[in-house]
Amino acid sequence: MGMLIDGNWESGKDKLIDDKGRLQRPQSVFRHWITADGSAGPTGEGGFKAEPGRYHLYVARACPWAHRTTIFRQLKGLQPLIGLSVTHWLMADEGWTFKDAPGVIPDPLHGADNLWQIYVKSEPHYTGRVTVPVLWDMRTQRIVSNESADIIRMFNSAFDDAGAIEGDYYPAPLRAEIDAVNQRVYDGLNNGVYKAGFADSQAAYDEAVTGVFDTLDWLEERLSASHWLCGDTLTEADWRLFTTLLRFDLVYHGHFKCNLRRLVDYPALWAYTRRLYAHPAVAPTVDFDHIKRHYYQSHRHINPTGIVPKGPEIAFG
Ligand SMILES: N[C@@H](CCC(=O)N[C@@H](CS)C(=O)NCC(=O)O)C(=O)O
Repeated sequence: MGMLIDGNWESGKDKLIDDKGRLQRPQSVFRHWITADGSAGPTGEGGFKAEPGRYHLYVARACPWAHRTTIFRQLKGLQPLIGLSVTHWLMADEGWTFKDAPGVIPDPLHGADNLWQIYVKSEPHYTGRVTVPVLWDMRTQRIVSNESADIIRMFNSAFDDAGAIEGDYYPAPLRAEIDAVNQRVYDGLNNGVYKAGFADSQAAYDEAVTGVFDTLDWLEERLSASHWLCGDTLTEADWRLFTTLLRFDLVYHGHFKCNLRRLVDYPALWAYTRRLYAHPAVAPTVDFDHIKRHYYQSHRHINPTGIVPKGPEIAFG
């Protein structure tokens, strides 16, 4: 791993673990919003109007946070409006790169070799982590946002009069419920698996893994009684959960030691994951090879040999 310090890439820097061995995920830094008319969004500055061909999205197929954004790009039919680049699966000393490999889509705008170069183009003295996803504005030559939770909200509605297809995954009457579910799923599961996997002490791991399975148990109960997380309406909350569930048995169960139970051991959750997987927006966004290689080869402090396990065999389809 590494990070940018005053615009310079420094490999080996890792400030994510606190003195109790717990992962502390930093807040995203770029928090502007694309809006239909260019007015300011909930955070950041205005001036980012929804216009076809103006924005570009950088993702890693492995990353569950970035995966939300590519699903929303598909759901809303934004592929012709917003360009896409895909990094190499390996995140090592140089951070995310665009090294040539199957599934990689290079950077057409700057010909960047590394994702950090895009951060520096936006912010020459940037200090902080270089994460995916990144939403880039070609007009102002700046990063609009590197926060997936915000990017999916923009994609959900900002382009509705600029060529997006129909669909509202954050409908007003359900917002309070969606927000509450999101919070619990984020703390216990989306981020919980990372807290378990990156824990540097037994106590930190124990706490995190307990939270992971408490959350899965709670979700199993909820989904035994309802089709989607918020009743009969498929919402943002489902998609935010899905990208973690998809990776659960493949990497979190083994690599992150979340192994009390497997996802396939939860009948309602497993059926729900397969229902979401069957949605036509999903297939173009999934690369199992990138997912497995990324986790097992990038986190050498957890898996020093970098060996990628053959299994498990999972029938999503
Ligand atoms: N809050 C961010 C988190 C994104 C994130 O942590 N992405 C990971 C990949 S899964 C990353 O790029 N990590 C690189 C690093 O921390 O140096 C979001 O949801 O957009």
